[in-house]
Amino acid sequence: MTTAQEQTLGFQTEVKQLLNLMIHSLYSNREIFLRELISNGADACDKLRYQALNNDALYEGDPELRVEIEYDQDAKTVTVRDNGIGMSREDVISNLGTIARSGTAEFLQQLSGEQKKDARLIGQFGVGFYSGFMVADEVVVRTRLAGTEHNAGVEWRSRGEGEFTIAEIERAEHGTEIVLHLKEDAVEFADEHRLKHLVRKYSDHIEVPVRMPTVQEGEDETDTTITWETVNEAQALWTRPKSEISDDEYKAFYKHIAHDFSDPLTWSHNKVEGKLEYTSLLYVPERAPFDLYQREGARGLKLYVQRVFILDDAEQFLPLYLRFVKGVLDSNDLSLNVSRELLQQDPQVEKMKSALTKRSLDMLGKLAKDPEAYQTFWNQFGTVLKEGPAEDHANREKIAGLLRFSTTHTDSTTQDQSLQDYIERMQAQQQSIYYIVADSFNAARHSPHLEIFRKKGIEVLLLSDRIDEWLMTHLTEFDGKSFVDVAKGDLDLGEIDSEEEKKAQEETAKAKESLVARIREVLGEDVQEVRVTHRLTDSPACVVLPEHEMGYQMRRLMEAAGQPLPEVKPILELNPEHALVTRLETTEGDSFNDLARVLLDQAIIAEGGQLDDPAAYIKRLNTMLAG
Ligand SMILES: Nc1ncnc2c1ncn2[C@@H]1O[C@H](COP(=O)(O)OP(=O)(O)OP(=O)(O)O)[C@@H](O)[C@H]1O
Repeated sequence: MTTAQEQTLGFQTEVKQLLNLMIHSLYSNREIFLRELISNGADACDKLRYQALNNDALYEGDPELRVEIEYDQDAKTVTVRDNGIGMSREDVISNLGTIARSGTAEFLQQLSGEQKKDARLIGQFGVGFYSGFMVADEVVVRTRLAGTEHNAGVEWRSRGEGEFTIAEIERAEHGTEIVLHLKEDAVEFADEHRLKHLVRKYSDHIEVPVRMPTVQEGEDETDTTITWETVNEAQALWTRPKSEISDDEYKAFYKHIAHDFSDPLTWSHNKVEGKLEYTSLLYVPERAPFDLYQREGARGLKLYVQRVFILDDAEQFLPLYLRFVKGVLDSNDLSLNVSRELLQQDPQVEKMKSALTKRSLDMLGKLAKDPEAYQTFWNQFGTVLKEGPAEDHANREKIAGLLRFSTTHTDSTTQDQSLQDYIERMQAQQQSIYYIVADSFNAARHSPHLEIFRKKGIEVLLLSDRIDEWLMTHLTEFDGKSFVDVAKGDLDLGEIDSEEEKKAQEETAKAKESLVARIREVLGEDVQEVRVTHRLTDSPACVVLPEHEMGYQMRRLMEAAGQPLPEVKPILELNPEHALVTRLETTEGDSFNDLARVLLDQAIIAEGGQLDDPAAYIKRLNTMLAG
């Protein structure tokens, strides 16, 4: 029914792009439209139940929440209906015409041809409702917000081609009805067996009953009775005993709550009794959402109190560094009137948070026993977990055990070595865990600082993620071993160096005293100190920072973020065995000056640093090459 109030509006650009992708790319997956529409209907029922806690009238005398599915082979339609919360005109326009997640447009634009065909990538947008257009060439939505007048109904229609019309209608029932006018090649869905099969496949675990009608013919044709049969199991999955839930059910439930098209990597289902009583079902996704690093990206658990849905994305129950964990928390201790604001003040919440944090870390610990699955997790979420030691001191050691690194043992960019692995390979006299931080994997791997370590066969962690230096400032120890940055401070290999080696080093240092003093004079204010070192075997020189100084990587990050920092002068260390250093000893005047400066500049470049005056460096180098 249309009225004078009918209005035609355009979809937001993102919606157009997404519709286009879905219709053309997700063809083989298109049966999931039913799952998505049932999922939305069930969510709408959950929302009504919550609001009706304080206002029974919202049920409008129909408190039996449900989703209904009907089909009509002649009209080629499938209808999904719920008696949930419904939508106002404004809700319809914003929910069924836009996608609110920020960054969506940019993300969609960046997708490559192959990625565009990947249902799992596209699925992360909560494309839910729009998936109807995979099977329908016209979708009609009729809805009314529970508790409003009958004339506050809204009809939304679209052919999925850039615009939709919206009109006011009379609607006696609250809730939402979605009619899909099937495409010619999708009429197969207007079929009882097909629909029932799909409901059981995808929506068994949803607490709200999903019903379908059975029509019984009476004596004459007009005398038919309709009985409604509940097709799904209709019991909230997490309330059932673990032993009775199959992996497929856990996976299907994950897709419902996480709006994800991929299976989860792992899950943990627990019922806790005692002082606190709650059930949690936590999942680790297989793939990171595109907005994992955006502040406003969705995170948190779906919160229920005594099986009543309270809110989505309750972020109070897990720390930020576990923001990739999805799931459900059903508490018996919180009040049904709890709100986001009240959660922040409730002391019970803090206790649950700490318990759920442990559970999540244990779940990851278990996952780590399957190295391949854990690698998938690490590649997606490792850099998020690296925020852990700074955020959660109490669990630092546990988190550290879950970290994975590139190291000189494998020399591979794949971060797959644990600290435990490292410790098992440590040399007999080795006391510390050595690491280097650089801007890129190659800069770390080829750093001159590693030369002595490679020579002596001592393993070094190769760190090059942006967060790594920040991580290492919060990670001082693991399993009683301290962490040592090989590019900072005086290199002391402790007991690994023999007495003779130490003596020889001291003697060399003495022998080079005058050379060191000459260089120091030439370089002046540009360095903090000059000294000979035994950490180099191939390179002539390297720069190091004082032990407690902020590292180069963090400096560059902070400077890029516009944070002014006091200048720090490097310490120049020379390899006394190197031919260029030996040559310095017999060089005078300008040549000495040039060579000393070139060595300093090269050391800075090898560190990934920027030269203050690169042209001067090149000029000097060319003079030397020409000479
Ligand atoms: N049957 C329904 N009843 C009431 N509201 C609905 C219904 N279907 C959709 N909506 C509203 O439209 C919004 C958009 O739905 P859509 O399926 O596109 O995404 P979504 O399922 O909400 O995704 P996400 O859950 O990731 O936010 C929903 O969040 C909800 O507010």
